[in-house]
Amino acid sequence: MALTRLVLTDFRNHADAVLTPGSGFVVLTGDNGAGKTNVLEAVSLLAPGRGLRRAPLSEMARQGGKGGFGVATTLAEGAEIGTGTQPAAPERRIVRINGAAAAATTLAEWLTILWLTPAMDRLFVEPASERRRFLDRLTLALAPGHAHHTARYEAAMRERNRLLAGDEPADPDWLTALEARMAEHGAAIDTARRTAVEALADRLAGQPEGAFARAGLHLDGAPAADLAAQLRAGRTRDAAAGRTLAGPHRDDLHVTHLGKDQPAHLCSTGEQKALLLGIVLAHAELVADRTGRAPILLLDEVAAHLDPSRRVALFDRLAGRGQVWMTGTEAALFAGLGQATRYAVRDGAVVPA
Ligand SMILES: Nc1ncnc2c1ncn2[C@@H]1O[C@H](COP(=O)(O)OP(=O)(O)OP(=O)(O)O)[C@@H](O)[C@H]1O
Repeated sequence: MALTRLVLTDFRNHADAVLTPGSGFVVLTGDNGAGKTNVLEAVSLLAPGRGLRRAPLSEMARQGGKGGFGVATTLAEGAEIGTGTQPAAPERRIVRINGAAAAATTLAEWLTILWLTPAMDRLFVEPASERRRFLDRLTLALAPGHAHHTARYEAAMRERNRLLAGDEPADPDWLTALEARMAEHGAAIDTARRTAVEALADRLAGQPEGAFARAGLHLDGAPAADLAAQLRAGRTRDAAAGRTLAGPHRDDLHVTHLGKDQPAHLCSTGEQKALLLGIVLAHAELVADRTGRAPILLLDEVAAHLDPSRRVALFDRLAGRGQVWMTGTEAALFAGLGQATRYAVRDGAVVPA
């Protein structure tokens, strides 16, 4: 799985950038603020969801541009995928696959994209919602239908919360229908997450101690059995709380450092980064083995934060394992990489280096 061409139009500080990456390493170097992360963010929008910054779409359209933005790509397999917005509807995401309009959730059938950014350094100490999002990306790579189930589940839950918060008593039949929908999609979410966590935990446990810490993984949350009944029984409580207090949207991914037998949130900052990188690398390998297609990896400023021996270990481990996009302020960081497509990014211009 690889992008062979990427065109950014009015995306953040890129007015018109065209990249033609190879199928292996893609390196973007440039000064702070040049637009490197913006390129990775554009690639991340080729997956379901809001991309690696989770920013509002209207923020992504270039200031001084025409109002909308476009990110278009050609896959190695030949498919054409595009996403973006129109000036008249800056918060409405448009997705086109081979020329036809498509739902963003279907992007998962074409591309698996995983990312690691400096903003994720504190994933283990952040609220559970951040880890759930991370878990859902890991799960999506193994179960492309997962995005559909999470989108449906969340839509039904939003509607239920709205009904329960209304001044008028909510229609009980409508609530029952929404709760049945949440139970149906909730069960699919639960199964997909548990299957993904189990497979990844097994893989991590079976790996030798190496340059990156091994994580133990556990899904914290009640199995979604009887969710419809739980929701029905919890209507008064949820109305008082103003939100739904049971269901897979409350799950958490519990991570431990296997070598130290310690919860991840108690580990040092460097250990937490190493754990996260270890999870992402093991996951990418698992996905490649399971699906026969290595995911696209976006590693923002990851190389710069590793000591030289770990950097070499990272490059060795990723070589020949699909398209891996990496950023850094200095080209020298990537000198040991061997074959790569290299770009210099300067004030929104992306030029071959
Ligand atoms: N909608 C927008 N229109 C124009 N420019 C934007 C827009 N959104 C962000 N930018 C600009 O993009 C730049 C940041 O780009 P980016 O985060 O990709 O930098 P970077 O090369 O990754 O830098 P660093 O090395 O500091 O992480 C900033 O200068 C910011 O002002």
